[in-house]
Formats: sequence, C-alpha cells, structure tokens
Amino acid sequence: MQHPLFSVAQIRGIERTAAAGLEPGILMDRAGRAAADHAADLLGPGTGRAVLVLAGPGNNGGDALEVAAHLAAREQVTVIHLRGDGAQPSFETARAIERAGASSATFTDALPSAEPDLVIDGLFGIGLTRPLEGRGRELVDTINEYGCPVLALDLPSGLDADTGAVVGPDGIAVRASHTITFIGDKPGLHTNEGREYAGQVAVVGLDISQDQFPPATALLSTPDLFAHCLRARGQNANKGTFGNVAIVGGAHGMTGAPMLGARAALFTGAGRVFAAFVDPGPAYDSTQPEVMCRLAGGFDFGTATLVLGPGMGHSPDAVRDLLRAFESASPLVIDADALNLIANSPDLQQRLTQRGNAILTPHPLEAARLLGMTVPIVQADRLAAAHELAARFNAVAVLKGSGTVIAHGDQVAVNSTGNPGLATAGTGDVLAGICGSLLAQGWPLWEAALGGVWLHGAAADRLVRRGIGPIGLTAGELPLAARAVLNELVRRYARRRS
Ligand SMILES: NC(=O)C1=CN([C@@H]2O[C@H](COP(=O)(O)OP(=O)(O)OC[C@H]3O[C@@H](n4cnc5c(N)ncnc54)[C@H](O)[C@@H]3O)[C@@H](O)[C@H]2O)[C@@H](O)CC1
Ligand SMILES: Nc1ncnc2c1ncn2[C@@H]1O[C@H](COP(=O)(O)OP(=O)(O)O)[C@@H](O)[C@H]1O
Ligand SMILES: [K+]
Repeated sequence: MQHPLFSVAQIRGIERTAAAGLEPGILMDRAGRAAADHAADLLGPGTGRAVLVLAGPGNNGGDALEVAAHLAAREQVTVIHLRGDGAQPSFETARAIERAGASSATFTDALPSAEPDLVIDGLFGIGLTRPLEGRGRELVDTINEYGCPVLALDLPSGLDADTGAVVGPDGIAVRASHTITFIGDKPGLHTNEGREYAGQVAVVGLDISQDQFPPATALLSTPDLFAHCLRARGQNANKGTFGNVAIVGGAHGMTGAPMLGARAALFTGAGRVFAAFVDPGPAYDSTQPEVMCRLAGGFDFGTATLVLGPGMGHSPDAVRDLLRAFESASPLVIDADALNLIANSPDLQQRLTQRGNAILTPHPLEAARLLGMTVPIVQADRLAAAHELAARFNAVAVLKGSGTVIAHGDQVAVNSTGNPGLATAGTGDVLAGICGSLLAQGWPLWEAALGGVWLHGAAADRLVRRGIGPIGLTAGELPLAARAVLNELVRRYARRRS
C-alpha cells in the first residue's frame, strides 16, 4: 500500500469538496472524536487524569475543544483557549466552544501548577501564517519542558506542514510525542524538523472517499515502493549474476571512505566489489579481503556500476577519473567529493546532464553547492530542492538528512527510516555503497535510490533497537545490519524469478 503525502493546498481542496457534500461541522466532529480516542489510548485504562488542552483561535482550536468535550466525561480537563485577534470563529468552532463550555472541563488563562498527564496541542494547524509569539509562544515554551506525552492535533503548532520547517524567523514549535493528522498525511511531518517535532504520526482520513483525493504531492517511502525488485537467490546463481561494483575515491588520507562503501556493497549482495583508489592505496583490506583494491587510473570503468566520490579529494587525478567514469556507459552513484567537483565545474555539470543514468546523494551542504544556494534555503524546502537537483542534473536526487528526500522527474518520496545515530562520519559512504550494490544487481535507478536509503535507515534503526547507538553507532556497523534487513525483506516480499 502506498502512503501518500499531501500539500496544505491539496488538503484544503479535499476538505472543501468533502465539506460541500456533508452537513456543516461533520468533519470537525469526526476529527474531534478520532483525536479523543487517540488521547484515551495514550492515557490507558483509568479515569481522572489531568489533561491540559491548548486551543487556538481557528479550527485547530475547534478540534481541541471537541477533544476537551469528549475527554471531560472521564478525565480532569483544563482548557486554555487563545481567542486571537477577535475574528469570529467558524460555525464548527463556535459549536465546539459551546460543547466544551457545557462539559465539566475547566477554562482558565493560567497553566496548572503541576505537570499534567497529557497535553493536547490544538493551538494552530495548517492555518499558521506567522511565527508563534506572545502567549502562544509562552505556552509552547513551557509545555516543551514537560516530560508527559503531548498529542498534536493535525500537526505540531509552529511547524510548516509542507516543508517541516519551524515557521520563523526565530520560530518555536510544539515538540509532540504523537501527532494525529487529519484527512491525509503531510510531508512536513516526515522531513527536516518534522520527525523531531511530530513524534509518532497517525493519519485519520475522516471517512472522506478516496475519489476526492488528487494525486499525492509525494509518497512516504516504504518497502512497497521497491518490493518488486527484491529477488530470492536462485539455486543456480553465480557471482556474475549479481553484478560488479567499484567504489572510486580514496585519495591520500581518505582510504577508509571507499572501504566503507565497498563493504556496504558486499554485504548487500553485489557479486564482485572493487575499491578503486585515486592515489596509490592499500594492496588489500585485511578486514574485508573480498574487496579487490585497484588504482583508479588503470581501472576499466565500463566493467562495473560506479560509486564515485567517497574520499576522492580534488586533485587533477580525481577530475581525470571522474571524466573517464562519465564517458563509460555504467550506472553511477555520485557522492561526496565528486559532487563538489561537479558543483565547481560547468563542464562536468553539462557532461553529467547529457549522460544521465545517475543517482546523486548530496547532504544539504553539497546540495547547496550544486544548486548555488545556501544550506538554509535548501532546508527551507527540501522537497523543492530535491526536485530541482533531479531536474537540473537529469538524475535521481537523494537529498540526505532526517527524512531523506528522493526525487526524479515528477516523483518525490520522503524516506521513513533512520535516526540520529547516522549523524557520524562515513555513514554517507555506506549509503552510496548500498545504492551501488542494488544498481549492480539490476535495480532501476529510482528503486535503487528508494531501496538503498530505506535499507540504510532501517539498518541504523535495527542497531538502535538492539542498544547499539544512537550515541556511538559507527558507520562500519551498518553493512552487517543492512544485510540482515535486506534478507528479512527478501523473505517477506520476494518471489523467486529466474
Ligand atoms: N474545516 C474543516 O473542515 C476541518 C478543519 N480541521 C482543522 O482545522 C485546521 C485549520 O483551521 P484554520 O484554517 O482555522 O487554521 P488554524 O486553526 O491552524 O489557525 C488559523 C487561525 O490562527 C491565526 N493565526 C495564524 N498564525 C498565527 C500566529 N502565528 N499567531 C496568532 N494567530 C495566528 C489565524 O489568523 C486564524 O485565526 C486544521 O489544521 C485542522 O486541525 C479539522 O477539524 C478537519 C476538518
Ligand atoms: N539526524 C539524522 N537522522 C537521520 N539520518 C541522518 C541524520 N543525520 C545524518 N543522517 C544520514 O546519515 C548519512 C550521512 O551522510 P553524509 O553526511 O554524507 O556523511 P559522510 O560523508 O560522513 O559519510 C545520510 O544518509 C543522512 O541522511
Ligand atoms: K496543532
């Protein structure tokens, strides 16, 4: 099953069409009831717990007041309702104000002296137009220090649902442990600051018929998007069946980078793996003697899928190797120093765009260099930046970071795996090696990028579940974990094909 992500404009459109065919207020009734059920699940069995409901001036506040009215029958509910600039509430929010007012919820302007058992954040949803300020900002500042669960309605107040940026400058947003989002899921809950602020995301469609939904802006990347490429190994397979990968890089002092990429390619199933060094490198890898070490200058780039860039440096030899790799017909994964060399050379850019058949794996700084932008501009709209990279360089673009964005043509996906354990040197080399390995095994560019990114994040998640990280997780531990995850996926999804 695909997991679609919709822009705010799309959600507004779906809501308008659906509301036109329903009695007024039905959608807010449904949102309030679903969110109250979710809150009850978080509270667990029992009654009389302290629930703090923060309600803002718009319909997000209306949702919160509906939740307050439902929960007040069982819990001790305190409501702080910010009424804003005095504009009239909508019909449904006015009704929610009445319902909550008629319930046993207590309305107050002050925060309770003791920390509650649960906070409901209904300050702002998709209608936020400027950074939080004044009383709203004070409330968010305080609840962000609480240790109790915080359930955000639709999205954490202060977050941009399209981009996952905290609305700024100098913005603040609710750090929710859980988010229940309405009508459809939103990209901003899964990338940039979204994963930090939204916590666990649940989607409730409010019973709106699927035929009222437009094609999604993006998809959340899950194995369903690349499962058709997973293959169980045939009994009669040989190493030639699974392709050759060469990691090209490793200038003096940076030989570890291609070795990490090579191990990742090996452990995710490539048939033969080479490390091709720009400068004379080690004769062999004593930890991983399966990897064949070569000098890049003499390597036949037409014989392998090429992963260009790990520790490649900026020497004339590196440029020469890059040019030669571009002249081959081999599929390319372009990472790290190779991306920086391309960013500095209009000639390399033109050659790349003409040849195609490449996955680019920039982190935000490399992306900024390629696009001639700053990192804050890239991060302010990661989906747009990935789109632009893919279009400009005729490639599949993988914009790395929390909620890696993968783009190609008009397709965009946001990855759903990974954790901050990956924020350590060398994990990017491992990702590039995995993508190269999948390409060498015959996966198309788009699926190799989706699958590689998903697998890399899932490997880190598996290590963390086992107590290995996030603090101190090392890049070298990822390939073995990626192997385990890949074999599990194959057992779950693959049909054997000859
Ligand atoms: N209309 C519907 O059918 C439904 C709406 N839903 C809820 O409605 C929300 C959207 O409602 P709204 O469009 O009213 O938007 P919001 O409730 O997100 O906020 C809009 C209000 O906040 C004010 N505002 C925006 N930024 C501010 C800031 N920084 N400081 C102070 N005030 C600020 C605006 O002037 C406006 O009064 C969704 O996120 C969702 O929670 C759900 O109930 C589902 C159904
Ligand atoms: N906070 C984070 N959450 C999830 N993934 C992360 C986080 N930080 C880094 N990563 C991932 O780790 C990898 C780091 O790659 P990169 O920055 O190229 O590192 P290096 O060049 O040192 O190998 C990328 O796949 C990136 O998406
Ligand atoms: K909210």
